[in-house]
Amino acid sequence: MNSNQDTIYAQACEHISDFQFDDRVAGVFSDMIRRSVPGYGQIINTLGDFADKCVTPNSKIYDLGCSLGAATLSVRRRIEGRGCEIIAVDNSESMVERCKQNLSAYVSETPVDLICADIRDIEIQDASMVILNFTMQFLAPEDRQTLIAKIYQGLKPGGILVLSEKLVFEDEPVQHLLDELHLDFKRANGYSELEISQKRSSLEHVMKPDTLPQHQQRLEAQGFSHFSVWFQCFNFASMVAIK
Ligand SMILES: C[S@@+](CC[C@H](N)C(=O)[O-])C[C@H]1O[C@@H](n2cnc3c(N)ncnc32)[C@H](O)[C@@H]1O
Ligand SMILES: O=C(O)C(=O)C[C@]1(C(=O)O)C=C[C@@H](O)C=C1
Repeated sequence: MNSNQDTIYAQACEHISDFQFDDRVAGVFSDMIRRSVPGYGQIINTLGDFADKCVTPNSKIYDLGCSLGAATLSVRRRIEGRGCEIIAVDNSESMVERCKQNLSAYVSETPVDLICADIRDIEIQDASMVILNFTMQFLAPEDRQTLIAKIYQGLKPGGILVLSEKLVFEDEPVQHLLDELHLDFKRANGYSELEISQKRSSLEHVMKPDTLPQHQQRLEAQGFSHFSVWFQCFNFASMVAIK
């Protein structure tokens, strides 16, 4: 996977435009997400462990908002020989183009159907695993329940949804403390105060994180009766829900 350094917000801009997964972001995304999301590498690796345990023969795996294909690659190498198909979806052409190249760099007998589309428009069926790795936070809040409903309906009994998201907290001191620790993580990874504040402005209208209780309620309202947070570092968490 490419390792171009993210310097997108390094120069002062007069007007900060809304964050987009365009060609510039796609070109540095691997570096950006690793330096921005604590635990990202561990979450990607562990998606493979979940797949090994939960993916059933001849079922489908959906990677929704697949970006450069990191989650798909982690899962694919753990499910060879099971007759499965992975459906990887992203609506950024630049991401999909690069994802295609990344996937083709490894030999595999598991087909990946890589689709450039809005995840709100695709069908989900016969799934034993659905992955939303830091994608739902970019969907309009009013569209999230419908997406979860579609995922629930498309999962086989015993199938899993792995949902990773940035979180916000109703408790103000907790929000402040975990946010500060996240900013320190970014500083330690070489981002300047300017980069941090300009990126924050660009994400403000685009990325709308929920609280953990909001996630849990949304999943339970849909019928998921087994739910746990399996990873959390500061204000980033990954959850698993079992049908
Ligand atoms: C933070 S990235 C996801 C990272 C990726 N899952 C990973 O693990 O490396 C969010 C991705 O979701 C995609 N995305 C956002 N909204 C989408 C939508 N409505 N339909 C399809 N893809 C979407 C973006 O283009 C972007 O590539
Ligand atoms: O919250 C931040 O500061 C982030 O940069 C987070 C985040 C994410 O959670 O997806 C936002 C945009 C990029 O995709 C990479 C990381």
